[in-house]
Amino acid sequence: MDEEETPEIQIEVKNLYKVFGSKPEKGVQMLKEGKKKPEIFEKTGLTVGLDNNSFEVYKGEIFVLMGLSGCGKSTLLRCLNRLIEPTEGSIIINGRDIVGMDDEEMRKIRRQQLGMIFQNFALLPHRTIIDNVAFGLEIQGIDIPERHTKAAEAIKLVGLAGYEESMPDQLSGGMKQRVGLARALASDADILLMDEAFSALDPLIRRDMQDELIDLQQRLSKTIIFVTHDLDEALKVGSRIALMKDGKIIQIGTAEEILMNPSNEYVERFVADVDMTRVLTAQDVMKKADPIISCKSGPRLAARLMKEYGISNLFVVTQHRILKGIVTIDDVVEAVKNDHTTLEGIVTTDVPQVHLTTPLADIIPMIAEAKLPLAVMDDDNRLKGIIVRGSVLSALARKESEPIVA
Ligand SMILES: Nc1ncnc2c1ncn2[C@@H]1O[C@H](COP(=O)(O)OP(=O)(O)OP(=O)(O)O)[C@@H](O)[C@H]1O
Repeated sequence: MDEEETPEIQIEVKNLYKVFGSKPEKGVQMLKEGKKKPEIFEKTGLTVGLDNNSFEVYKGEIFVLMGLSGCGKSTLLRCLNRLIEPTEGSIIINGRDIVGMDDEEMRKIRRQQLGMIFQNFALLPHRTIIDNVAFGLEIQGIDIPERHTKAAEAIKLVGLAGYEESMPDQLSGGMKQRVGLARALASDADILLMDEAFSALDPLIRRDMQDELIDLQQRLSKTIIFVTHDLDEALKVGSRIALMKDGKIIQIGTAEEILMNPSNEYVERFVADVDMTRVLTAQDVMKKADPIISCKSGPRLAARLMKEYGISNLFVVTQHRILKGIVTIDDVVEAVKNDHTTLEGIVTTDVPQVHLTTPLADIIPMIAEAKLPLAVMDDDNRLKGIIVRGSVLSALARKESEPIVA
């Protein structure tokens, strides 16, 4: 796999608590003493919203908060822009703790850094689309020409060019949600908070919007915190997913990490019905292509490597790991017998290939038919790993796949 870059932290949440009701500090105290949400409610009438959560959100990722109804997703999201006041803890955004900031300063941060997109669109019914999109900019005191230019750009980005002068009630649900998205994009905020933003949409439109969001995020590099109770949606859009229960994040990881290594039985049950073949990709199931051989080497070295490693096929590459093809043991033995000095003439170039991101669902039929291992390629056509039948089976058995260092 490529070298991991250290991600830049955009939001850091430390020991965040939220308890609803009067004298909430009492609830926090009880949580610290190890009492649980139902017991605290029973004894005090206080409702635990968030129970000691600490996590980081990286710049440019889609960080999903997921869990069943009432687990605290919306509370956590709303604490991030202090639409809900945390009871205790800190929330550091772009290096500054927003807990304790005065109202004036907080409003400024909300306007400039935090865009919010709601499920119910929250559009102003008597304003045109462009004025809806420009609304946040208007509040910031930006003049009409500039805000209309920015709003028109955002409208174009979400695919609604031509609808600038329409009214909200002339638009379908999916289009309204695009307006909500455009509004958040127009504000230049580098963080978008999305609360069940697609949950009210028809399934097909919802899928389109998910694709659009992933695409926009890749183009604009916004940091997005996305709340959903839908596991498929979380797995699809999330760079990382935080799974919550009773006000607490119980696991954070990529879709693959959560599916392959659920941290406890609750997570395991939560993800039990997921179709792994749609989530795992070639890079999750491949193994290191080792050994490989340079196209400049001869059949004797090939024969020795194949014997040493007990393999009957060997991948042949250039010095930059560009795939040339594969040689089989029979051809190599024949070439040695005939005193050939190069592999020329015995390299089979017709090797089945997949990309690092090819889903397992597409790989399984290929592996069933293929006589040779599959070559896993990156964008530059370099060999990154290989897939044999066994690696697919062990991944599906949810065993840890081998570490990959191609
Ligand atoms: N204003 C409030 N007053 C009292 N309790 C609240 C308030 N808001 C939320 N809660 C409680 O906090 C807990 C977390 O609620 P929250 O709305 O954050 O959950 P959620 O995971 O977003 O659920 P849903 O998907 O149903 O919106 C729940 O027990 C809820 O009843």
